[in-house]
Amino acid sequence: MADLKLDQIRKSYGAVDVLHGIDLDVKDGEFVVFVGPSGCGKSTLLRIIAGLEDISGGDLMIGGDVVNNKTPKDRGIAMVFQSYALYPHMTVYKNMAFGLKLAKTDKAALDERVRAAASILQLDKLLDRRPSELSGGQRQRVAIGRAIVRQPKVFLFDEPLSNLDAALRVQTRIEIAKLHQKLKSTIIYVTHDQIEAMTLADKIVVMNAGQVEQVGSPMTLYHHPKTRFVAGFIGSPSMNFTRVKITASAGETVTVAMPGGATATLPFSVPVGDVGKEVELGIRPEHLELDRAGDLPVNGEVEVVEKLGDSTYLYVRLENGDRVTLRAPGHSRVKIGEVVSAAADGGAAHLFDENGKAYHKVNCPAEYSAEE
Ligand SMILES: Nc1ncnc2c1ncn2[C@@H]1O[C@H](COP(=O)(O)OP(=O)(O)OP(=O)(O)O)[C@@H](O)[C@H]1O
Repeated sequence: MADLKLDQIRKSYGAVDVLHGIDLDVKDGEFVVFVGPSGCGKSTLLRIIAGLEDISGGDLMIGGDVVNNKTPKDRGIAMVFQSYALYPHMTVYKNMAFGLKLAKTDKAALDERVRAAASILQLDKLLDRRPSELSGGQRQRVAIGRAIVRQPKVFLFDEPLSNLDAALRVQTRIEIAKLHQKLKSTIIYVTHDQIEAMTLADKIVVMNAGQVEQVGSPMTLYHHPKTRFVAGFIGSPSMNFTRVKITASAGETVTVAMPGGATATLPFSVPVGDVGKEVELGIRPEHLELDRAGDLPVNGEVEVVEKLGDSTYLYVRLENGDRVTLRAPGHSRVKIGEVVSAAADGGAAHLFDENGKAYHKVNCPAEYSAEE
């Protein structure tokens, strides 16, 4: 079994605390992706799991055994780095076989494993080349192949695609997804890329300043962020936020005063004690639709237009100076300087208290929910 359990994992460098007690369960065969802003501790946590960094506190268990003091090679883990870390003077075959040779693996078994991995990764015809004779994507496949031949219990990937150009990223991302389907191995993957996280993960771990902010399926994080931080981090372009004042709470609805003075009644359960408080309202760009009425109307002047082909992003300055992003259809003809109006359903909104914690949305409509 290759399940992992992290129990109150802490890491300090001298007096600097970097990880503040991480709890996490990873099931056998699960694809888990770590995301979070630069410096939040993603790579440190991955390196701790790999055994490349000492643990300052807490326990790390793999397959039920505490492995805190085990060396990297005794943990049954293989790591694939952003930099590939291939030996330049060795052929693809030798690069892939190197770890097995060191482990004194029988020659026939070694050959079989290298050729099987090469076949999975379509490297069969490149086995005699050196890394300098390969493209970036091919080099990354060799790095993955080197991990596969070791038949690890767990694969760790540290931003494996970030050195590739856009087209190769997509192609290699799809290969990694297929690899996971085929090998059914446990994978832990660090990335900055929203699309990689959303498309590859069974479970995303959002980290913030050395702590876990929320763990959930991509759709759960997207539709039901527990905090303002997660709401702002997941989704691209980011969710729009504006400050509103709670003016009334009636069990399953809350009334808020919008920046321009208009009021909106929204399906949230808010404690009566919070009436009078200033809180934050969030709405995703794709939920603001041009030229229609709705619970949450906005009007403003278009400052920037970004045409992506399938959709167009409009960056709009509202009368009160707030800025919102809207997603319009790809064929939209809206121009810079034009005044536009748009609206969203109240059911699409998110509401966060003064500590950034999400209020509970009542009877969340299916189109804004992660329920299948
Ligand atoms: N060897 C070290 N000594 C001191 N501080 C360190 C060391 N390694 C990392 N840190 C600090 O630990 C924090 C977490 O770093 P880490 O590399 O894990 O972040 P990250 O989330 O992977 O960031 P990025 O997305 O930029 O790669 C950072 O503040 C970093 O400066």
